[in-house]
Amino acid sequence: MQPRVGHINFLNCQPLTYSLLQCGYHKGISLIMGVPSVLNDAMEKGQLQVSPMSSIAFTRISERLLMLPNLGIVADGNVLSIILASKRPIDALDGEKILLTAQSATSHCLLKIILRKAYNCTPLYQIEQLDPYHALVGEETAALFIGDDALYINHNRQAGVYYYDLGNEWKKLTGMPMVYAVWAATRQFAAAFPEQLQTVYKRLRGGFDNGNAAKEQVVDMVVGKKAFSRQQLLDYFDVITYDVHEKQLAALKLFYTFAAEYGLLPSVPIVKMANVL
Ligand SMILES: C=C(OC1C=C(C(=O)O)C=C[C@H]1O)C(=O)O
Repeated sequence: MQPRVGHINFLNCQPLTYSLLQCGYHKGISLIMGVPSVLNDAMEKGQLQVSPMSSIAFTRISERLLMLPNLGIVADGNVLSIILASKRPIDALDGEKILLTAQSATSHCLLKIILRKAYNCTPLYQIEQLDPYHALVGEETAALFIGDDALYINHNRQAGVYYYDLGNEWKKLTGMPMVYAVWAATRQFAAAFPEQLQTVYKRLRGGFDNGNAAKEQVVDMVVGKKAFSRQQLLDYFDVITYDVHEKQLAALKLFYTFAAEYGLLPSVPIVKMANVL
């Protein structure tokens, strides 16, 4: 049996995509590509054995999961691809309608925390499939984008629109990096196939390291196919990191604590790590 392993089909995972698709790191793995919310759902339904998950989505079924050590989607300050575009300044959003991209989970929660804690705003939220090429055309006051769509919006700004990078907002609020996604394995899979889990982990961790050591080739894979210049892509791959050590775990715990405080999750989960190192 080949384990079913989720993979985020955004540029934020391109160093791993490069290793999986061009360097043979996918061997023995059945790859399932998707946007974060789809992979979160697939994990919840037990359709995948290992997958990246929105860090907030991990908590919803954490009793069925193990977190993989030293693996996450992290940025310390500006992340460039979690962007609130708004017709009004961020401190004037109380009671206003904000659209949230249906691709996400973590950023929804992050935005709610930032608006309440830093700006004392409680808007009305609505989850939707958003089109980055036609942002803010409706009656909404603001819209939240993630991933490649957010990166596009960030690099193609419209006059009269305010843009806020939630990584920067989180850093201003807490002084911490932000862990947007983590990798999880089901406890069932880890118990039944510990060696396979170890192999998958080595491919994922090694895949990121291999991609990070070959950034020019990683960029070559996408330049001309996506609406970003070579330099924009190189800059982005410097901003997103994949290491999760003590500091990032403390930042994650703080995020969970704030989320619990605002009723966005029932309580701060006890995170159990997989034994794969
Ligand atoms: C930095 C990002 O990190 C992510 C944001 C996620 C979320 O908001 O749920 C989930 C996975 C990552 O894709 C991004 O998508 O831009």
